[in-house]
Amino acid sequence: MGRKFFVGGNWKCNGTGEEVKKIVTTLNEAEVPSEDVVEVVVSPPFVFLPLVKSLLRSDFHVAAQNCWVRKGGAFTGEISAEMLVNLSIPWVIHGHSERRALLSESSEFVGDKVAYALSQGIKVIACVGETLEQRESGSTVAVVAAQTKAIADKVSNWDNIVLAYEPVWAIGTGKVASPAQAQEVHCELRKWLHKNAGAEVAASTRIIYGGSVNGANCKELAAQPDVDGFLVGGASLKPEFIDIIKSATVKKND
Ligand SMILES: O=C(CO)COP(=O)(O)O
Repeated sequence: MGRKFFVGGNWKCNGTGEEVKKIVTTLNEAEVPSEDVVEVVVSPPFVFLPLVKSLLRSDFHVAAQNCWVRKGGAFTGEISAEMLVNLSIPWVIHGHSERRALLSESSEFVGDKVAYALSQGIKVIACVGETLEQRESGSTVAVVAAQTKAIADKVSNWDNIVLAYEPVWAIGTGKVASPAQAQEVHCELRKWLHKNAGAEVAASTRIIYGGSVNGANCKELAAQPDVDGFLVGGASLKPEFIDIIKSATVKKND
């Protein structure tokens, strides 16, 4: 089965060239578990992708934060999957709640984007997650299942997808999901995959958690059986990202 621990750093719309170089230097100098134990992927803004790719240690990888839903062309302001391939960018993030909420990306659109990126050979970190209102009304599982279904409807092979559970109320708020809350939703997502995509997909797909993960709370979250890693926002810009990468060893020891 072997779900390798996955730690993604989503830098969002942050950083100057100088700041980016500083973060990369910190990452390059860090002593972390080997690539056999943890897969590390950082996602700078588009304009810094070539710079980060050229400077970053070879055991860490880069992701774009978005790409266009179909082949490139007359789509002002967009970046195509073909361009990412051209730059040898192996990963892309799709379905982030900030894009769903602020740019009105529907679940169907996200499904199409995931499918197109995969068709071009790009691996996808696909995000799902409920709002506070949805959680309080008891519809968390229904919401994340519907978002996952919109992806599953367009995709038959899950080998190159990492599913990120990111409750909207935990993103950038400092309000982290408790380990039990994260485990519960991850377990439900795995059950959903089992029922709808098969036992093998459920057993092998990594389901990572995102939302106010930091150096202090990562170990307890990582210890949950269905938490296969993290997608980190704010803390991925700071040296504590190294501690989060190291939390992969929690899995190694059990
Ligand atoms: O949105 C996130 C990662 O994609 C999480 O952001 P924070 O870690 O800043 O809460």
